[in-house]
Amino acid sequence: MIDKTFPLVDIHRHLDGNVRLGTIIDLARRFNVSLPAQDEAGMKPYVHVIENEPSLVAFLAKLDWMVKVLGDYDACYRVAYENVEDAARVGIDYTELRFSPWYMAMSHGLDPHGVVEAVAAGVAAGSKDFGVKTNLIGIMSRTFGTAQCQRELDAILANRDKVVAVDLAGDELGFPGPLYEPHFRQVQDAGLKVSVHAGEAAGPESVWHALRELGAVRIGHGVKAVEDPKLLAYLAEQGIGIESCLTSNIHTSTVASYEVHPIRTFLASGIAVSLNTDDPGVSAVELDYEYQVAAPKAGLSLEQIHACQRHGLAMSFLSEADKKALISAKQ
Ligand SMILES: O=c1[nH]cnc2c1ncn2[C@@H]1O[C@H](CO)[C@@H](O)[C@H]1O
Ligand SMILES: [Zn+2]
Repeated sequence: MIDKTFPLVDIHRHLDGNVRLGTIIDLARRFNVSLPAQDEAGMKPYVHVIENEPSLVAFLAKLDWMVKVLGDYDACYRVAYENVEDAARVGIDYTELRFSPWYMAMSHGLDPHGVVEAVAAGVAAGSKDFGVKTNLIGIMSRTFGTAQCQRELDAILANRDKVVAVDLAGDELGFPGPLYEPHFRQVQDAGLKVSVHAGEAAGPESVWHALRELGAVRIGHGVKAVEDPKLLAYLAEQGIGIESCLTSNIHTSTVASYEVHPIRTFLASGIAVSLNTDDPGVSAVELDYEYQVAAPKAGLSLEQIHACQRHGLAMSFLSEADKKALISAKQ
């Protein structure tokens, strides 16, 4: 299902949602973090989705063990480095890895500035060692409120040469977009791109707001856009890409089943849609599963799946020259 003659990209992938079970156990020992189980098999149900979670917030709690063990900057570096190794293993040519500096810093009192530096260094080393092209997206975790997001943004903007974009993630219903308008004005002023998690837990108004008030040029998930035909037309006209994460949407109970996922409607409306993993370490599936199992279950034809692969590169935050170079390298 993956077109091997074209670059494979994952542009919606949380590196702090992809920490290996073995790494969690190893780091927990090093930093004296007590875990509910001592081996990988025992930790699985606490970290992986076994049965679909009842809500986005319930799903997000599964990531907590991944950051509770981040006891120092070397741990952050390791997780970042291993993320690139994981991406290489599934044949990803280019990935935009996103992370929340405060979420990674908070359990052990780390400085979010140091976290950004460690993650950037780990990803750069991994990129070199494993031959995967990478860029970083800084996340503001909306769940911790406006003041904490400002401190998180300060750390991201202090390292603005290390990131290509800023995102807003976490509890979309409890912490809606309008709270973060002042933050995104600073992102725009810094000349960084914007992609926002919107229309996942909240409705189409959340997507409209992300586009009109937060400056989003891509939308993470965007599932609820299907409820608003005007929004579908707008996304298509303006060339706003949707970063679709099919399995994640099932695991968070955002969508009841693959079969009823709105991705077919998005494509039929002329919207650029890409296939992505979201949190591979929680969903316990990789990008090949999204292409080979999830997308066909969602009713996509081979041609549509290949179109999604092309959209992923087209809507990525790479320069046109970099996109061309990736394409030439595959042919
Ligand atoms: O699917 C998702 N929807 C919304 N927020 C998410 C999702 N996956 C992870 N995070 C959030 O991203 C930050 C870590 O990168 C955390 O805030 C986590 O809760
Ligand atoms: Zn996400």
